[in-house]
Amino acid sequence: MTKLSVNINKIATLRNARGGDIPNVVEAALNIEKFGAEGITVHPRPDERHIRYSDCHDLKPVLTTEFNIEGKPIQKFIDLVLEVKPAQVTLVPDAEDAITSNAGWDTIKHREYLQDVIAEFKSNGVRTSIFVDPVKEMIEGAAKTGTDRIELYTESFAVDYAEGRPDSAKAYAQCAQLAHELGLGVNAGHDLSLKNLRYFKENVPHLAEVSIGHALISEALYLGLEKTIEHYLKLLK
Ligand SMILES: CC(=O)[C@@H](O)[C@H](O)COP(=O)(O)O
Ligand SMILES: NCC(=O)COP(=O)(O)O
Repeated sequence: MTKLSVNINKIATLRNARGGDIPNVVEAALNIEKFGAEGITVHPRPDERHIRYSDCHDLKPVLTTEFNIEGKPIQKFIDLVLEVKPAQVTLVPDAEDAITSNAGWDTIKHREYLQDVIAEFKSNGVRTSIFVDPVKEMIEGAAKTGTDRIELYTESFAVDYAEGRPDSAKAYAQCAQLAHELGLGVNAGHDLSLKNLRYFKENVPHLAEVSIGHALISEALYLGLEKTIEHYLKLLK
């Protein structure tokens, strides 16, 4: 079964817009869990444009589903994850000024660096996942880092699907199968939506978890958060 982890970055974007605490990020996360989500994902970026480091400390003690913290493993981020100890950390190679995540790790070039960081998280009981493009050599490189899982970076699938070219899902399916054979768990995320998720789920095997935020929160503006999450859960069954 593929778990739905809702990324609540954009709840924090709205909260920060007025400098206050509405919508409250913790309240939103607890409602999202009540509506059936099987995880909460946050991505505290170095500039804290949306999720703040303090949000991670506030969320951890009250969440009852899996907490996944995503980010580039700069020292401040590593320290945060070791303090909070979420169920999972997802390492993303983002530039500090990136408008959003826009690439997976070069797991060959950065193997030793990733090995060290992953070993530190695993020795502290945090499951690790690394953000990768659907390229077989990167999957093979990921297996050599010691990571528990990979997260397939799905933006290129989402773009292709929207342009009537769903065939790019084949590369994801091949990479998911290879990862599974190499003993890696398979997560996926970025730009997944109600429009493209069914096709992705039906054509890509071994999906343990999808993390979805931007589209889900946007769709909830029209459908409501509970109904939107209900739709996603049905697509993943
Ligand atoms: C790694 C990933 O795909 C998500 O964390 C995505 O980057 C969301 O980040 P933003 O909400 O800042 O766009
Ligand atoms: N890891 C992907 C994620 O958490 C959410 O990405 P998006 O749905 O906001 O593009």
